[in-house]
Amino acid sequence: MGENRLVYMDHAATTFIKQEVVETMLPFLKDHFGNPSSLYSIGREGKEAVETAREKLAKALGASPEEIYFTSGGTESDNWAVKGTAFARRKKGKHIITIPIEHHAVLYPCKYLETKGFDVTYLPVDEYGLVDPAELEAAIREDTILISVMYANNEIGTIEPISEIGKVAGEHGVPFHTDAVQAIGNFSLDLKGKDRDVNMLSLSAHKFYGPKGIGALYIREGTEIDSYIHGGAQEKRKRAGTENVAGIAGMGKAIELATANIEKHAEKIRKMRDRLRKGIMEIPHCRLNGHPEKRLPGNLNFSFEYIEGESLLLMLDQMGICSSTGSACSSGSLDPSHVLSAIGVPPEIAQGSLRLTLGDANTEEDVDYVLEVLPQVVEKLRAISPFYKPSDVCEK
Ligand SMILES: Cc1ncc(COP(=O)(O)O)c(C=O)c1O
Ligand code: FES
Repeated sequence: MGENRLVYMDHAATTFIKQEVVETMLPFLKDHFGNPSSLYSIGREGKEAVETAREKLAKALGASPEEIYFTSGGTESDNWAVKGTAFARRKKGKHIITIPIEHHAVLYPCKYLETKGFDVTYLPVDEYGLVDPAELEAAIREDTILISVMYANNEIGTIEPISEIGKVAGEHGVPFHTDAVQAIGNFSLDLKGKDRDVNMLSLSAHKFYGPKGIGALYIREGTEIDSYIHGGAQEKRKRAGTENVAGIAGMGKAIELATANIEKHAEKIRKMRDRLRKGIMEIPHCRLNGHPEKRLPGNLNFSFEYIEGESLLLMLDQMGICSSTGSACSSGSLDPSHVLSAIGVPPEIAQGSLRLTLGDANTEEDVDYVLEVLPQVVEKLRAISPFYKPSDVCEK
């Protein structure tokens, strides 16, 4: 069992690139290599590809093409939204509200801004990772210049009440940024409709079957924000640098595919995920982290008591299962996940966490395989744990 099999259950870390996306990108890596700012035809072809992709993104988000700015990915988009807004609005105030379970691409810019005289409230979330919009409203001050709350969490999958948060922000005239990196392809967004209170939104192509190193920031018209990268006149002088034409073209195709059949796609993933969840919950001393229902369709995050997550991960890898203990970017760190700490998971239990994120690479056979392998691996690791007594009571 095992050796030749590959079960990829880490779609929250990154996704494979769809064939249609690769095909859309290839001409711009080969023949159409011109600089989109050049006036001759191979440059114009690049420019056209960039603008076509911008239109596709706008259509998928319910935005106008002029409100889409290409970046190098989710991290840059988050940095730009947070720092760009803070610096543009510093005369109006110095207070920012965010939550402690944000991705580090939001949290660390906030920490940096604290060193520059800004004041940041890290609004506590509940045991599932949810923000209470009433508490958020109570935290708004006269000098609040930005609210940044993610659409859905990358580790525990919890979906935040974005409409309510946006409404509160809008009523108080505070710009609202949301990191929607994990949400695209799982939810329909409508920035002119139900999501009209969002002022800025980050996305990243490699989470929806597009290439890595390309993303976008949606900036609602009229939002006060400083330019982020200074140099050439690209992206209306707001984000300088020769465009990543192939990446942009690929992202355009990827978002078109990701939003074509959103409901059907999410339902298929959710069904597989729920069967996996049910089977895993039968393992003793296992608890689900994150909200039981308000979670991303592909996300599962468990803590297995008496086990060390890294060992679990390595043993699963030997069996051909790709998973993670938390976020991919923090996997080199031995600190317990900041997300699990913030929702009150004790450090010794957080150590035994496993994130499985399902997506288009998975089949029902993959679920069967994980359900066959995981209980055995957990049992093996517990058998060598000095702390484990099989008679212990199971905590669900
Ligand atoms: C919620 C969230 N925000 C931001 C990022 C960073 O995106 P990128 O890898 O494109 O820089 C990620 C990627 O893991 C993410 O999950
Ligand atoms: S890849 Fe998800 S946290 Fe970085």
